[in-house]
Amino acid sequence: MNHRKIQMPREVYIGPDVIHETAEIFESLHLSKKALIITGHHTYDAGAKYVIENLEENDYEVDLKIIDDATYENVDEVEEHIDCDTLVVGVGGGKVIDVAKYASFNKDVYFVSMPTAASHDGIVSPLASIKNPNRSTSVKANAPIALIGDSNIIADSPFRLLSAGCADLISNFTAVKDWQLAHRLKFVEYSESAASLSIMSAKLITNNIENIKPGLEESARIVMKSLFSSGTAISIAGSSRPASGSEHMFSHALDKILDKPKLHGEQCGVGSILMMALYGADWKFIRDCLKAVGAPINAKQLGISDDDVIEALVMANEIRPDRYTILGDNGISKDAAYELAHNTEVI
Ligand SMILES: NC(=O)C1=CN([C@@H]2O[C@H](COP(=O)(O)OP(=O)(O)OC[C@H]3O[C@@H](n4cnc5c(N)ncnc54)[C@H](OP(=O)(O)O)[C@@H]3O)[C@@H](O)[C@H]2O)C=CC1
Ligand SMILES: O=C(CO)COP(=O)(O)O
Ligand SMILES: [Zn+2]
Repeated sequence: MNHRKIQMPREVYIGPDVIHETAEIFESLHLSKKALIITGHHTYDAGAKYVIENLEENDYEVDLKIIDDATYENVDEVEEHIDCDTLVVGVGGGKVIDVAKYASFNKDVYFVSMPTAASHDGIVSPLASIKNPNRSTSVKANAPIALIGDSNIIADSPFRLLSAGCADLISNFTAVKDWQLAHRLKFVEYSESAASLSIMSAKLITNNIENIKPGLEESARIVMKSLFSSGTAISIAGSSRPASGSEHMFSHALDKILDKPKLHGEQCGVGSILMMALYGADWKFIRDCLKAVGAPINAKQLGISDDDVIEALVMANEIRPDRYTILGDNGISKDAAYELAHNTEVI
């Protein structure tokens, strides 16, 4: 095959109280009336219980599975609840969405993405990040058949989650730089439209920074729309390249080092300050934007040690040897990592 399939959701709903229209939306899409809801302990209360209430009122058969992490064990358990006529509905943060996305892909059934937080750009992407001790980067799955993002629920979620989503988007600036570098040096496949969409998604945040505030439905809507377009850039590229470069490798390295990793977007944001400085480009702009959306800008705010930063920087290029970035083929030495982190006031 010499053409690439671009997967997109068929319908996208982002707006206040849209969660209470779940059954109506499913019916308009002619989806199965047998729904499996995947959710988390907090997101059951934040969103899933309203989805269940709405579906049961409309005569749906509803099964529920609560998960605590995006592991292969949890994917296997979820798959045991899926028949050929099950509609899988992920109501929660990134881990819940990824487990629902991957299990539905393995069982070849439809999946609906219902994020309860605007914390990451996997809400519509055809990729899932399922963790095991050897791998934390994303794997191929299917895009959701529909995205239903209730901006009131997202506005009511902890502000830290919205900040993390903004940081995941701001990190697109370094991801695209890495992609362009890899295209120039290694002739990796590059898509101008995916790269432009990724940068536009980040700019939707940085050009609207004064509108990102806690508890505001409008802020939640802006971030959701940006995450949607960033996820679409991933779909167009057929890889996470437009939204994941060396700064994400730094975050994946932290996932390995830390017993309890911090929020994905927060780690990527700090990584983006460091990698922008490695490019000799305007890292203070990245830092100012992160600060303005309330995301961490240094090790202390991230809640990790200076040594964790150095170790993650040195380990980063080993995370994904097939993805060329500013870290080059051999990565960065410990002394250079210290200089970089010190000069950018990350440590
Ligand atoms: N597939 C892809 O393309 C991408 C995947 N990712 C992946 O997504 C994950 C990160 O997602 P992220 O959302 O940051 O992390 P989590 O899914 O771990 O969510 C963080 C926390 O927020 C809670 N939460 C979510 N919504 C609400 C709410 N409305 N009210 C109260 N608490 C809430 C969750 O609750 P609970 O305990 O109930 O789950 C959880 O405790 C990573 O694993 C990352 O690799 C990131 C980017 C792209
Ligand atoms: O987090 C992502 C995009 O924001 C997905 O990236 P990875 O492919 O690095 O897991
Ligand atoms: Zn990310």
